[in-house]
Amino acid sequence: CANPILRNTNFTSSVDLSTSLDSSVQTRIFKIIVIGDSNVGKTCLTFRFTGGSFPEKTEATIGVDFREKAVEIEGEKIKVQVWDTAGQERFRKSMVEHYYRNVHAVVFVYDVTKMASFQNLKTWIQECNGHRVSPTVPRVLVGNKCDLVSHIQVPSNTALKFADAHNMLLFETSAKDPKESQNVDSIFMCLACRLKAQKSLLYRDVEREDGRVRLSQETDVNKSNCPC
Ligand SMILES: Nc1nc2c(ncn2[C@@H]2O[C@H](COP(=O)(O)OP(=O)(O)OP(=O)(O)O)[C@@H](O)[C@H]2O)c(=O)[nH]1
Ligand SMILES: [Mg+2]
Repeated sequence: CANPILRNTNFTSSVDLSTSLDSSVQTRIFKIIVIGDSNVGKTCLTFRFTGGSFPEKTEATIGVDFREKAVEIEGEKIKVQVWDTAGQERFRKSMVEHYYRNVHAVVFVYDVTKMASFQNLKTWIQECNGHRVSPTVPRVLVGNKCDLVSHIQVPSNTALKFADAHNMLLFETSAKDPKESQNVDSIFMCLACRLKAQKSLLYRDVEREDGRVRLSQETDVNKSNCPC
């Protein structure tokens, strides 16, 4: 691997995309990045979606961990490739360009028990915009750690206003609470569903780079028929 801090800790399936591309050229891969302050629970959320459980112990993500989950939407098999990014500046600075390159959707995460993580969303959105991510790339907002009911600092209506102002859907959930697992799944499934509806997201300019695959995209949100 050319970059020593690009780690692959895929839990559910092989992430050898060059192999999967050869054997199944028709499988679309949706790259979804998960962004936000350190400690908000990005790793736990992505683990919950791809692995179906809450990790007992996590360490600060270094660079990126990417995980995949194969899903089926309206009869089409799709690979959701989730990029669990590092929240700490020192662990992410050399990777930022990779995060945003050819991204299909963005998940912004804050911690409902930590107001600073909500206030910092502005900075994360600025970073995203600064990397020429098209406004047609769907974005969602996730307030995590809702199980810590007595510690909530970010009121739902404040978060909702912010989400509306930035044209994002809001999910308030918990990676920890097993009763919320469907809600966590729906974050990623909703995005996959929207991306699937963007019929022009095709297999163009497939390139290989460091063993990974890049897909370029043309999008037309007006054609979206996503139920959410
Ligand atoms: N109570 C509760 N704790 C959570 C939840 N999600 C994550 N945590 C805890 O929050 C801490 C940080 O979780 P991570 O998923 O590692 O945070 P991160 O956003 O990936 O952090 P970086 O990798 O440094 O960017 C860990 O101690 C988790 O156990 C949740 O939904 N509820
Ligand atoms: Mg992490």
